[in-house]
Amino acid sequence: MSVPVQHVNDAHEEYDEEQWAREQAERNRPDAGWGDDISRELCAFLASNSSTFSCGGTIRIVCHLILVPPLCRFQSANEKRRSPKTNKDTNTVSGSASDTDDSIATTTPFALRWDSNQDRGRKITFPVTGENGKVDLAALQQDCEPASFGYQGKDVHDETYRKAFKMDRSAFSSDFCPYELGIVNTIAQVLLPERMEGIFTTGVRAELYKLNIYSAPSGFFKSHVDTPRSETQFGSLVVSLPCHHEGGELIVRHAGHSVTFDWGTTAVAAAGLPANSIHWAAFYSDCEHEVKELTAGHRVTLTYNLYYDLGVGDLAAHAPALQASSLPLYEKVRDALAAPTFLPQGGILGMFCTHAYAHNIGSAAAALPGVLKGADMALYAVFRALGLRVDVRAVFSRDGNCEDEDDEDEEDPGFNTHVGRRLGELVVTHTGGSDCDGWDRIWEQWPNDKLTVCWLTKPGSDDLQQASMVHMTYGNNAGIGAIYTRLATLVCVGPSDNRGDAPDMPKREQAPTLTFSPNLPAASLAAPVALPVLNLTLLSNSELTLIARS
Ligand SMILES: O=C(O)CCC(=O)C(=O)O
Ligand SMILES: [Fe+2]
Repeated sequence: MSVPVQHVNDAHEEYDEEQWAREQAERNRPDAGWGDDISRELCAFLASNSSTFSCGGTIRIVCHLILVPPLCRFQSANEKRRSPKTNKDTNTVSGSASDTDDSIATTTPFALRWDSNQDRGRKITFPVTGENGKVDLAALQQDCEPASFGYQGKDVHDETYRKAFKMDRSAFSSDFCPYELGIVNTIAQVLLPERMEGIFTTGVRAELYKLNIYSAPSGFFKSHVDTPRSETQFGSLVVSLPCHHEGGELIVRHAGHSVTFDWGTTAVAAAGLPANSIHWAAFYSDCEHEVKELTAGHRVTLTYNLYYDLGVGDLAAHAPALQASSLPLYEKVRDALAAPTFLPQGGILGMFCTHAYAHNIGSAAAALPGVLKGADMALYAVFRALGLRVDVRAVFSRDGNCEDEDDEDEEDPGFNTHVGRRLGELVVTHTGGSDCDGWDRIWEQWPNDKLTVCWLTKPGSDDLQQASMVHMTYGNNAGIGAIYTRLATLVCVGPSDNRGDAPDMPKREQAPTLTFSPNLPAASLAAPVALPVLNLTLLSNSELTLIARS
């Protein structure tokens, strides 16, 4: 198994977690594996939430690349996984990586081209080898400028703080791509905060920042924290290009812990990693880090700013890259809306979602409509692109195959659908009714509007339903019933002479996270769970937002 060349130093004395770990150890029997220093240290480290402030990896360079489909790569990497070895002399964790070890990502040599001060343009190939390589590297360094650093909002050049050369991204280009090599996806999986500014984050954007060269003797960068370029930046990525050097360790610190990435030729060999490889490290923006002094050669790096982004599954509502008019559905809907015979008086169009979404679970519902998939996403995007008001709602349709408990409604005989005002909640009510009585009272407990919806699709399989309200039933025996709803896309369409002048659909409200009805003690929330007739799987998910009403 390939493990980044790194040393982990823990300095956790000042943390409460240490105290907690000690107490845990005392409480547990020594024969249960507790009470020893290593368990205690591990325990404190995990409790400090610092186990993933940085990550890194290695990419081997081979002359001829055999392309392996990603799934096969995953399988073979797992099959061939070996136990890491600990090198007692260097205190590093390493894996052995022979040329056939496909648990290490692989790429072919790559080029970097730049605007030269001497010629019109020059090129260097990585790995840098031989005399020609040395000449190219010297030329690259000559075309770089002394590197500055940000201090109190200004760019400062001070060789007692940073001694390096840099080239701005506009002056060079390369066929090295951190996306292609899986680096960006790996960072997304390991480092990406689940939420920033209350928004769910599912993707990472790596923006190339600079090329840096640290050279022996005495190239270094003292301890610092990178300046975030925007509110969405969450970290930095450093990629070390294959070029002989010694020293220049990158040390990243966070909350009393530190990780050292040593990409020098000797350290890489000692760790059993292939020579002439690409190494990378990524870390959070609030991590202090430094580059130790170079003792030999040149350390050439590319630095990237890491931003959180919307990834696959979160694009529907904000997909500037998707042109809705490219979807086959677009023209069909546009033509329908242009036809005077289509909904001449206007109305609310409804289409049941065809994929399952946990629309009664707070956190999952909060991601809607952003996480709509397939046809559901296409519909949403097309109607929005055509300028209509669109929303996704939990619905109980009397035209669908939902149980038809309700008879005529005297006040609103045309209505065919209960449209929930909120998503992400499960109402639990003590209100009940019998087969033919009390349904109005029950429905009042679930905030909804009775609307007339022109359904364009059928409800689909029962699996797409979810309980939105649990209520009492009365009859010969008291029991518990549930109202199941489906998620649907609803679109407000104006009359044929002015499609924009759409009928009102009450706006969706924010679901409260937890509501207790004033006369319902908190403990009674547990009551429905205890009742034998209730489908327990329905309530056992702790994420469900229970809205208790009496
Ligand atoms: O080259 C490195 O390892 C880190 C460089 C760095 O910290 C920076 O450019 O801000
Ligand atoms: Fe930095």
